[in-house]
Order: sequence, then structure tokens, then C-alpha cells
Amino acid sequence: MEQYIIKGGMPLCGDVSIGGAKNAALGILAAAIMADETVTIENVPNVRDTRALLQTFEGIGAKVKYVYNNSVQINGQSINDVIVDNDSIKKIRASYYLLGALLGKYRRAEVALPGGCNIGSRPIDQHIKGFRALGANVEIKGGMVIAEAKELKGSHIYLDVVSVGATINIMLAACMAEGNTIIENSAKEPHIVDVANFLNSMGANIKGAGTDVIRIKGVKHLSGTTYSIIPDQIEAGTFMFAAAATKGDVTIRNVIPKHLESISAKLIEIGCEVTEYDDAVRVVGHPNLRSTNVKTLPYPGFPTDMQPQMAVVLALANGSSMVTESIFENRFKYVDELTRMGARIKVEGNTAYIEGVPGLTGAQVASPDLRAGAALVIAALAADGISIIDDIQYIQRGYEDFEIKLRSLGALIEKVDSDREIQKFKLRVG
Ligand SMILES: CC(=O)N[C@H]1[C@@H](OP(=O)(O)OP(=O)(O)OC[C@H]2O[C@@H](n3ccc(=O)[nH]c3=O)[C@H](O)[C@@H]2O)O[C@H](CO)[C@@H](O)[C@@H]1O
Ligand SMILES: C=C(OP(=O)(O)O)C(=O)O
Repeated sequence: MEQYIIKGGMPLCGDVSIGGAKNAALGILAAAIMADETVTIENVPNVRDTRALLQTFEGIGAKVKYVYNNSVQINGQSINDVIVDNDSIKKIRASYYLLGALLGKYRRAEVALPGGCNIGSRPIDQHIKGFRALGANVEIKGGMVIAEAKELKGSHIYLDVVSVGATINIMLAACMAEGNTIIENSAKEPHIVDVANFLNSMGANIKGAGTDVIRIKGVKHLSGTTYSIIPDQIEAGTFMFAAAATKGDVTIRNVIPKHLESISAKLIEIGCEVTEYDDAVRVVGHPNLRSTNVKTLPYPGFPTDMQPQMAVVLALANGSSMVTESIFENRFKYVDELTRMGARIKVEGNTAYIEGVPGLTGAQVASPDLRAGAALVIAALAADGISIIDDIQYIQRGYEDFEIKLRSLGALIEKVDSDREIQKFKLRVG
């Protein structure tokens, strides 16, 4: 199994360019199969999750062509199956978007229950409630979600919880339903807006994305388009926190600074310097970081997908901090691993109580999930000595060329696959 080996203690310095947003890409790729023509999508992150989704499209008969590095052409007209239950799709969360897309286009979908990071119970009751409100029969049988509708009719849907997945999924189905749909209490994340913009560029009629009321007028056909996905807010934030933890100086390019406000605000609060440019942010670390408290919230609040990375930075700040996770009930699994590196963190309920330490020490640790894995990489970059990170397949779900980008900032990190490669790295870095 592949691992990362890291020799820490080097401040990260230089420029890094951010790729397309994974969580926007997954919604947009699913939406693309609804078009009657070829769709070209640019800035698609080449990560495990997007590859799994694209392979699944081919499995049900869609045509997928990689035009160059991060551009993909999709034509869904040749789809000949609405049953999706292959092994790789079961591992990703965004398989649920195939329900909305296939139901909207073909009025039937049978998709394996979603996987994704094991960070909580992650029900999909709000997705199902939305589909039912549009007139679909939905049942769960043998690990599959089966949704079927003779006709889909616009409806007024109030989400009981603010859900990114349910908002996008209902938007997908409703944009090809008859009549008008209103989604109230919808999520407002930048990727919701990006999926809506993409659907509109194919001829859908969606207004209000980015607010908590989305209005959709159903259309009969969606056409071809060319569209570029927004930069990944979470990849950008991860590099920002890596700069802070290693007391470095990193300019993160190809970002939308507005999407990073909650992250920048926390970095400034703890003493880092953050400069915003039109499409870049520069983070300069501080030798003595201050403590603070953070609570995860739906956008524009502090993102849950940045919570583990923030905890690592606070583990290295002076004084006591509190990190409260309000979205997922099981997102502190990295704490035991971080403790093995010398962090002082105690979890009670949905809050991690952190006593900052002057430094961490390298250790062998395992990624419990995607962002926790990224956080452990940050910890290892800041730590004294050598760390080995196991289970990096989770990290590869969401970060393209993570180790290559980190190396370009001066990090001593290698992806290894054998003891021999580990020994070679150790000899090289001394
Ligand atoms: C592929 C993707 O885009 N994943 C993101 C998406 O996940 P995901 O779409 O799974 O997250 P949601 O926004 O739906 O979840 C938010 C909260 O609502 C609850 N809930 C959700 C749906 C539902 O039907 N019933 C219900 O109770 C969840 O358990 C959670 O407590 O948004 C999360 C919150 O920003 C991010 O951490 C994930 O990275
Ligand atoms: C939790 C995440 O992903 P997913 O919802 O795909 O598991 C994430 O991107 O941090």
C-alpha cells in the first residue's frame, strides 16, 4: 500500500496553484450526463473520486473522453442503463448525484447507497424527501436506492437540515421536472452556485443558488456547453494552514479569495499575515501563533472539511483552543494519531479541547479519512523528524498531486510503496 514519508521541520515557501473543486466537480460531472449533446468540462480535478464517477458513466453507456489533463468531454446520450452498483461507486459519497441526474433525465435510477468519508451516520433522508415531493417513488432495497417516477412535477421543498448533497440532488432532478420547484433552507456553498451555473449554461432555469431559497423552472432538454469548474476552497485552505503550521510563506494561486474568508479570518486571528489578491492569497506564518476557538458551520461559516487541518495549527499555537464540530458526529478520529505526534488534545462530545505545544515529533500514523489525512500530512510537515502516513488512498480521493505540490514548496515528502523506498528516502534526507 502506498504511504507518504515526510521529513518535517522545513517552512513551506513559494507559490502553489489550486485545482478545480472536487465537490463542485462531482455535482457538475453528474449533471453533464443529462445533456442531449456533448459537454466539455474544464478544470476537473484528477482525483480518485472524479475518476470513479467517470468510470461509472462509461459503465452505463455514456461516452467519456479526456481531452487533455484536466478537461473531460461527456456525452450521456448513449446511456443504456440506470442501475449503478459497481465497487468504486460504493466508495464515494457523490454516487448519490446519479440518483438526481438519472431520475431527472430518465425518470428512473437505481444507485448503490453512498459511501464517502466515515465521519458520521450521513443519512440521505432529505434527498429522498425531495425526490418524493417531486412525485417519485423511492425505496431502499438490498443496499440500493431505487427511485422511479411516471412524471416529475415541480414542488415546494423545505429542507429540515442544511444539506449540500440534498440541495444539489434536488436541483438536478427538479431542473428537468414539469413546472416550478422551490427549495427552501438550501445550502449556500460555492459549489452549489457552481453546479447551478453549469446547469444554467446547459439551458436550465435556476435562480437563487447561493441563497437559502432556490427557484427552479423545469425545462425539457439540456444542451451542450463548455464550462470551467471553480477552484477548490478546501485544497486552498489546506495549503494555507500548511503555510501557517510550518511558519512558512506561501502564495496560493488560482483561488477565489471570497470563498476563503472564514479560513483567512481564523489565520489572521491567530497571528498569521494574510494578503488577498484578485485570484491569490499569500499566507505568512508567525513564530508564535495564538490560540482561538472554532465552530464548523454551513457556508459562509467555517467549513467542516477544514476542521482537522485547523486543529493541527491550533495544536501548535500558544494556549488553549476549542474546536467544535457541528456538522458530523465522528470527525475527530485523527486526534489519537495526532496525540502520537505529541499533540495535547482531549475530545468531549463534539468539541476538541487543545492545549498548544511548542512542537510535534514525527511518528507513523494512519489517515482515518480524507481531510484528517491531509491534517496529518500538515502535522508531519511541521514536526521534528520523520513521519510515515498510512492509508493515503483517502487523501488521494480529494487532492491531486498533493506530494508534488508540497515538494514544489520545499517539503521533503515522497510517496513510497516499499521498505526499500522508505530506506532510500531516509538515506537521501539524512
Ligand atoms: C461530495 C460532497 O460534496 N461532500 C461534502 C458534502 O457532504 P454531504 O452532502 O454528505 O453533506 P451534507 O451537507 O448533506 O450534510 C450536512 C448535515 O446534514 C445531515 N444530513 C444530510 C442529508 C440528509 O439527507 N440528511 C441529513 O441529516 C448530515 O448528516 C450532516 O450532519 O457536504 C459536507 C458539508 O459541507 C462536506 O463535508 C462534504 O465534503
Ligand atoms: C467529507 C468529504 O468528502 P465526501 O463527502 O465525499 O466523503 C470531504 O471532501 O472532506
